[in-house]
Amino acid sequence: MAVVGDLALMGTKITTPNKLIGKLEKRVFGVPISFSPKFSFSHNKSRTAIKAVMQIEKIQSSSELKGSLKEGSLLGFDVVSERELKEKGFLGLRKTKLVCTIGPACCSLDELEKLAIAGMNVARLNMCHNSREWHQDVIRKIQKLNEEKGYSVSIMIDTEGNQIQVVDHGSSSSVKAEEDSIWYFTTEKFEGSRPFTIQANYEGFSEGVNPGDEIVIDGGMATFEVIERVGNDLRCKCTDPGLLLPRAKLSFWRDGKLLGRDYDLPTLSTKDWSDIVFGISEDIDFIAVSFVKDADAIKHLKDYLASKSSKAIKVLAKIESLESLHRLEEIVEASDGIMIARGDLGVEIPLEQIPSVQEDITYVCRQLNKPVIVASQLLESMVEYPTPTRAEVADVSEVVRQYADALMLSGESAIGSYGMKALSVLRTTSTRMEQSCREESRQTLLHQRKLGVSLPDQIAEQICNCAVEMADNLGVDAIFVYTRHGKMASLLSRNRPNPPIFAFTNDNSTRMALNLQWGVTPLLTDLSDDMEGNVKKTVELIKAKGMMKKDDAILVVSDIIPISTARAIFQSIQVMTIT
Ligand SMILES: Nc1ncnc2c1ncn2[C@@H]1O[C@H](COP(=O)(O)OP(=O)(O)O)[C@@H](O)[C@H]1O
Ligand SMILES: C=C(OP(=O)(O)O)C(=O)O
Ligand SMILES: [K+]
Ligand SMILES: [Mg+2]
Repeated sequence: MAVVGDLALMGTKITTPNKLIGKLEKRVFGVPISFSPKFSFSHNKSRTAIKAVMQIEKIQSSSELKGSLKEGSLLGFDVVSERELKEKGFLGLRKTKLVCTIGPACCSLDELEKLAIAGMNVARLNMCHNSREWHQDVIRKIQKLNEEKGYSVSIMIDTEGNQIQVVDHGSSSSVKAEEDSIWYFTTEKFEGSRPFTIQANYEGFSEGVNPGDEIVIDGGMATFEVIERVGNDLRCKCTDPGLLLPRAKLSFWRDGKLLGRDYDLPTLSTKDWSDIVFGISEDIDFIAVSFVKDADAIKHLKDYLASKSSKAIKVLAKIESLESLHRLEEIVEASDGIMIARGDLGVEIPLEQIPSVQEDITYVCRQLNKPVIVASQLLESMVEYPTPTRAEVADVSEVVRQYADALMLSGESAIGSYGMKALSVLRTTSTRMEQSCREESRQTLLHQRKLGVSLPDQIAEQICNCAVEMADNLGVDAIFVYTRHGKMASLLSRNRPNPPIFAFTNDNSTRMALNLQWGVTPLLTDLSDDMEGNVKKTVELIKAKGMMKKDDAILVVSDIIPISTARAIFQSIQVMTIT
């Protein structure tokens, strides 16, 4: 092992909170802001091109994977990443992470294992559906697979939240509303179904709604015009016929604009809190909070988690309302990550605004260094059909081109007949788009929109920016980072480097959180204060497993704070070639 370049910085932490708030104002609906490029990134194309030769997709059976389990665990690799690395080499590792919603179609141990093998990084449990026992059973099955078979699938619960919707009568059938038919929207409780009657779940649903206003179902499935108010109820005429599904969402419009009404419902309901307590006791990794309005609920939940759980459970804010878009930066700042929940977002903003809003949210997340998941209807047609539409593949490709951290399946995996196929479409589509982004050096475009130094810890940010510039210019095979809390790994990921990032950590919750981070392969390992020792040990292990060969180059970034030397922080970049 020879050190060919060494840049070390030793010193105390400098904190200059150069906040983005304000600078980013108006990103969502307003004027585009242009930024001067701070760094010019180029990279050794010929080298990457040779290594990026497309590999044929092949999923290993679980019995084939089992063989590598024991060796892999020595190095902290999960079985899927290890196999992918052995087969495809460093550049062949997929960067975009995959989230699958678990439902009745994929909840057996066998089906969950198949999803894990096929690349599921995070399993999402939507607490809107099914029983506590069902969720517990799924969580335990995933944990069993992780522990006994060497997978590394993180678990996310997604809260039900408070929203105005049609009461679910338990029947899965939908009702058709015909043009000009007259309907009652009521909160009166009744069993089963009543003709031309829609039961809303919240008493105050009609407050402030006037005759002439419009009620839009599920973002456009059907539309009604309010004719008159009868007590709390609304008598309406169907102006745009369509389907009323169980639990359909209601939104209210006046003169073509959403009626912003403060229902005074808390972001986290009593049921949500009880689901959160359940999640903590089941050792889950992420909580996705539905219908976030501002940063307060996120801060409150994070404080609560800090007091109740020794583990760092990550809190993701779901952006799915107009209100959350208006307070985007404060929500992104307060949370550990974002889900762009396009399903409900499409109920609140015109559909044609979703693509640009998605791009803007992704951009803000990258600036503030928070992972972002793009969710809903990525491959919706695959709930029913075994192939995606061309438009869906184009949508998925665009998300990957925007460098989102993760893609999510909802109904496709939860209830669809082709969940495995849908996951495979996400995998192959993202791998292909990642390759062409590398070939086009698209990260340079990202850097043209860069704000420069912006995060509170400037040393860490600068080290990681420079490290990625070096890694790309030199065409190194991998970036190694040694990190306790994952911060350095995320700052490297933020720069979307060509080589994969191997994040060595001794903290299992850091490992599970990094499963959501673009381009990061987290590895659980012992870390000592002796950085040289850590590097040497991990490189030797990877070499011994035949994953690295002579002349391979790695770039090593570390920010280990030696416990013995009180407060000094040692942060460095080293480049090594394997001899
Ligand atoms: N745990 C579950 N149990 C039963 N059905 C589920 C579960 N999770 C999801 N589903 C089904 O999959 C569909 C898509 O999931 P998702 O998008 O998460 O929910 P929603 O449609 O409520 O927004 C749901 O409408 C529901 O029919
Ligand atoms: C992901 C979403 O949330 P849920 O499926 O919980 O409605 C969404 O609305 O897109
Ligand atoms: K939900
Ligand atoms: Mg939603």
